[in-house]
Amino acid sequence: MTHDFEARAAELLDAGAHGYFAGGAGDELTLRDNEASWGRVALTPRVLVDVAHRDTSVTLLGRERAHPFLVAPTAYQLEAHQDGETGTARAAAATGSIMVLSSQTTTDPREVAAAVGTADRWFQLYVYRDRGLSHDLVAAAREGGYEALVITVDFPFGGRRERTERSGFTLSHPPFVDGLAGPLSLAERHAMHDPTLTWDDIAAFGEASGLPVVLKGILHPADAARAVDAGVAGIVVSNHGGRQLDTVLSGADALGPVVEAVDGRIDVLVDGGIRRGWDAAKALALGADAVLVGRPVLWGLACEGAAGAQQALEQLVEEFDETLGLLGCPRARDLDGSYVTRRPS
Ligand SMILES: Cc1cc2nc3c(=O)[nH]c(=O)nc-3n(C[C@H](O)[C@H](O)[C@H](O)COP(=O)(O)O)c2cc1C
Ligand SMILES: CC(C)CC(=O)C(=O)O
Repeated sequence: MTHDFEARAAELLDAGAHGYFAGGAGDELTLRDNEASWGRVALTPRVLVDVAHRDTSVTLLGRERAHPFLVAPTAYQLEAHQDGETGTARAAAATGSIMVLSSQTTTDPREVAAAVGTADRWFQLYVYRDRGLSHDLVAAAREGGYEALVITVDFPFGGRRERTERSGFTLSHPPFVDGLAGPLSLAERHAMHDPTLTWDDIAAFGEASGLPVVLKGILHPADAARAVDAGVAGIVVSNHGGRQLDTVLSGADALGPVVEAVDGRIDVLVDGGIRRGWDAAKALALGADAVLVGRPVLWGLACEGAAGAQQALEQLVEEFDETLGLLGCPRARDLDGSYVTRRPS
């Protein structure tokens, strides 16, 4: 069970690594609200619908996918377990989930790719002050056959992460970029990010990579509309797992207005606090095309390596399938606003 993994990971990991993975920014109000806000959306089932056969598939970036779950990009996975990013990629491949590999991977993107053959994989890009470094990452991703570039746009610099500061977390496995940039402290790592990044820079990375671009970290409907104008293939409605600016809107609460602004013109994904299959059903009912899951996969990885990450993903997919049945909506593609309502407070 994913909640069991979460509790066990807290015991297994040393305090520094656990604080880094679990923590959020500031007083962690947004971190907590990410989970709580899915609870404020109530499901409204229909009955006497034939749900003997259910279809969890969705279409994303023009391709049919078995279900709507992606593995969110999370840094430093070798700090969670020796299986690291390769283990997560194997878990994603075994469950038909798209793995999004972080720019701060502790395993070479090409090595991760080689472990999973033709399985779907996307690459998350941080744009660094040293643009050459980011272009080198893109080149490694291209060599590794990654199919989309997820550019994270909510990280001009690191948020105020007091848990991580207090614990004095240090890395024992050098990230892949260190081979390109040299060894750095966590604070120096945050300072690598380019705070001058603007809309004008996005197209260059799309063109240089030849890959479809997805912008990750959008909360405002006006930015969502701007992303459509910028010609990207999709956006991820995200507050970075509550790790950047505390008290910002949760993904669940930001989603509706963003979906309205995008009006079906590009794909909309959402993350933050998705812990159960029914949370994903709510996201799709509110207009998302797919969801990303961060910490639940990390907890599975920390406890049991690739097998644990796989179990976490399998549980989410199973719960999603059951939700379609109990909701009286056997096809994921048919989920719409009629299946959800705001829970009366
Ligand atoms: C430990 C950790 C590391 C992360 N590293 C990255 C990263 O390297 N790049 C990125 O775009 N997002 C990163 N994120 C944010 C996730 O991709 C995602 O937005 C968030 O974790 C989703 O929320 P959830 O953990 O509640 O599912 C990280 C999140 C966590 C918890
Ligand atoms: C090193 C960080 C930039 C990785 C990250 O995105 C995070 O910790 O949230």
